[in-house]
Amino acid sequence: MMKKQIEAKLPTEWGKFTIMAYADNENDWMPHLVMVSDNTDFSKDVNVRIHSECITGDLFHSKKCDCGKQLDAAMKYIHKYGGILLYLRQEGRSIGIINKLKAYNLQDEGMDTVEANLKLGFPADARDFSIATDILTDLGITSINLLTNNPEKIKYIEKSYITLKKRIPLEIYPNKENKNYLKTKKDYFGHFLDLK
Ligand SMILES: Nc1nc2c(ncn2[C@@H]2O[C@H](COP(=O)(O)OP(=O)(O)OP(=O)(O)O)[C@@H](O)[C@H]2O)c(=O)[nH]1
Ligand SMILES: [Zn+2]
Repeated sequence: MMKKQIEAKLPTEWGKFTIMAYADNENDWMPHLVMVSDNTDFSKDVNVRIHSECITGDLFHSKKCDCGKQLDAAMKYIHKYGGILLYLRQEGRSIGIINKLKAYNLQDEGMDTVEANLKLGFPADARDFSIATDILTDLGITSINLLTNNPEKIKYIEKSYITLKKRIPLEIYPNKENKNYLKTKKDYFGHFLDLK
């Protein structure tokens, strides 16, 4: 059973947060992480960002996706208005970093992000968002505003026991390298993106 193993105060460049680690046991080296802004009011609808790990984007500022910029924008929003960010260990939409890099090579041969996943024998998106609702429930959160452009996340929350009050868009201005990636998100996954 996944549970909170530890929490600690974490001052960051965005502001003051508490970081929590969720895992089945304390020897887990890849726990899901939760960043709670110090100004969060748990008696109101809580602003929530569900972020899937993307080492290439979050850490190395890859231009192939919008993850790093979304992480930064979400942390700024959450610091300003209060809220929490769930950092879920779902690298590459849960196919792992090695398979994601295999997919990148296929993309360099002309496949889009979905075709590459399917070619490798994976679903377009292998993520299980029940991890997110389990953590929210453990934190006693019953009503949220969700920062996302992803209709799947919205559908998932709406069928859970957590109330979705509103969606907060998290659109990043496209660059040359991620333009096609974002177009596939819009066309295939139905993400709410303007892409102007
Ligand atoms: N398999 C695969 N995963 C990718 C690729 N590019 C980014 N990812 C992963 O996709 C995840 C981010 O998911 P997205 O669908 O971009 O965004 P989202 O978080 O579901 O939607 P938003 O809430 O609107 O941001 C991260 O785990 C990334 O590692 C890719 O080309 N292939
Ligand atoms: Zn990414």
